[in-house]
Amino acid sequence: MPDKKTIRKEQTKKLRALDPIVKADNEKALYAKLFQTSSWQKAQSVAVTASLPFEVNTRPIMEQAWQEEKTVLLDKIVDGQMFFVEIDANTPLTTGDSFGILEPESNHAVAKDQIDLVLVPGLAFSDAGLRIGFGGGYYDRFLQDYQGASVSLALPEQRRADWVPDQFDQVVDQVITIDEVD
Ligand SMILES: Nc1nc2c(c(=O)[nH]1)N(C=O)[C@@H](CNc1ccc(C(=O)N[C@@H](CCC(=O)O)C(=O)O)cc1)CN2
Ligand SMILES: Nc1ncnc2c1ncn2[C@@H]1O[C@H](COP(=O)(O)OP(=O)(O)OP(=O)(O)O)[C@@H](O)[C@H]1O
Repeated sequence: MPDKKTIRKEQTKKLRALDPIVKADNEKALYAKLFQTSSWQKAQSVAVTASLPFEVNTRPIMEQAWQEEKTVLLDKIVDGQMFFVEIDANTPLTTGDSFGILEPESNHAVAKDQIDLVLVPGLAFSDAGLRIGFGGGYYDRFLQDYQGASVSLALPEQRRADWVPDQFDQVVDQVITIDEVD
């Protein structure tokens, strides 16, 4: 089986090569499914990442959350620690040190127990909720003592399970996928 590093490379390449129209179509289907879940509907606060161009675009998710008067929280990494900061549509975002991911300037961390739903990013997801991210281990550490709901959105190209999980790998509660016809 390929190691995680190989999978990261393969997945990044695959995702970068997606046809933007097909990707946008698939994203729309994933959003629709997400907004129908009870985790979404029950959540008063939703924690997200600012997506990179090859990831599932998270902006429409933020917009929908604001429309439903949910609190949107965005991740930030300081000194190797990830935390979440409340943002609104006008909060200025700047690129941190990591891959040019946008982050809020504020370091005002929201307590973990105030987060109802976290949308967990990743490059690959198994149906069982195992994931491969960028390799920082941020979400493995975050999810370890997190009590709220966790959901990942997986494009068809992100679905695979051909790796050996590490002992510290955490699973997400739910991986949302698109119904595909073979
Ligand atoms: N959009 C998005 N935001 C996210 C994540 C994600 O997957 N997607 N993350 C999911 O966990 C966290 C960031 N994950 C990271 C994982 C590793 C490195 C990292 O190793 N950076 C190195 C090398 C950078 C490079 O090669 O360019 C460094 O900073 O030195 C950075 C961020 C939080 N924010
Ligand atoms: N609970 C933990 N405590 C300490 N270190 C951890 C823990 N979980 C993961 N790590 C460290 O994080 C590193 C990266 O883990 P992994 O390769 O699973 O990252 P990832 O899930 O792809 O990344 P991310 O969660 O940032 O998206 C591992 O090498 C491991 O040392």
